[in-house]
Amino acid sequence: MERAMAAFAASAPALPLAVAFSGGADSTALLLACAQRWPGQVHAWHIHHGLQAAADDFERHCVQLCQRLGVPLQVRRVDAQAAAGDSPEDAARRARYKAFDALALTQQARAAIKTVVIAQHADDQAETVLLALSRGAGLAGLAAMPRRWQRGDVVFWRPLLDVPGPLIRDWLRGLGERWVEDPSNTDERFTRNRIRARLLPALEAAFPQFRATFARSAAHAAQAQALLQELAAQDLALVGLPPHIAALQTLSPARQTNLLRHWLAQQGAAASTAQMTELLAQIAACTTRGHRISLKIGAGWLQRQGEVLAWSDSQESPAHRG
Ligand SMILES: Nc1ncnc2c1ncn2[C@@H]1O[C@H](COP(=O)(O)OP(=O)(O)OP(=O)(O)O)[C@@H](O)[C@H]1O
Repeated sequence: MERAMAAFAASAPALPLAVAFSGGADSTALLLACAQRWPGQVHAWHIHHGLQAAADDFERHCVQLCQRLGVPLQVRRVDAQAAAGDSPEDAARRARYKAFDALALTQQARAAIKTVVIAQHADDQAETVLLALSRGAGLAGLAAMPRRWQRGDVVFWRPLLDVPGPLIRDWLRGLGERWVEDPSNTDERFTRNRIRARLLPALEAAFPQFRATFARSAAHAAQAQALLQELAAQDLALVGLPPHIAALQTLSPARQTNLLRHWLAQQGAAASTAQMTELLAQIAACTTRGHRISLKIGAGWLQRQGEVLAWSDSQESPAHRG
């Protein structure tokens, strides 16, 4: 803990900062460590997820600890209903970041907060890598969680990303501090919880260094992904916006895929592996004026429009439109 906090302090985060404080072990530890290091400069933000029965216990713990530490606490209520096919955890995470954005806006004016710290640790990072593998993710997924990122004016940090989870709990126990256990963390219907309960103990036994080595692989993936983004931006400048089909055809299939994923992401769309394979085949086959392209990609449609590709987020097949 001390080493991680010293490394974070050495990166000179803008103060005052806000701790994303759930009331669980990790963010309780992060709040205590920050309040100790930067007295009077620390705020806490708690998002009350209306869905969980335990949400009131979390809030109570947050209020009590913040009172004891003299840390100003902002509580924001969100209603994170998961849409069909969406995991409740993902819905809660999205609602949380929206709430952080809103808090950042209101709190920036009042308290000038430009730094938010989140308490994910080395076990969370290893779980994220395994979760990405379990979904067949590409480099962007394998890159897992960044240590630092920016949203608008606010810089988010994960200062505990190198600290093993069990060490954080030992540190809290050593201080005689308590936390609230999230009952949904043991629900093995969620893949992440199965990874935590079954795979991490097996990895601990087989490769005790797994946290550090997985983190290194994630960092390699993040670096490679950054290069792919740069290449995609350069290639996109080359083939034009929207992408010119003849120019696309001069690129290798791997570069076409990279460019098309980048361009589609800008439109808010993501192609499955099968859709991308089909799209590449269609582009290769597009050698005559009359060759049509009309493919379902993500929640919309990708079509040939003269010399270029066009994406529309309409649910309806272009063939059925007038
Ligand atoms: N309800 C919340 N309010 C504020 N911040 C939250 C909330 N839930 C999660 N966070 C932040 O996001 C981080 C990751 O959340 P996640 O749900 O993965 O872990 P967690 O088990 O809640 O962690 P912790 O042990 O800190 O509770 C937390 O460590 C915390 O910093």
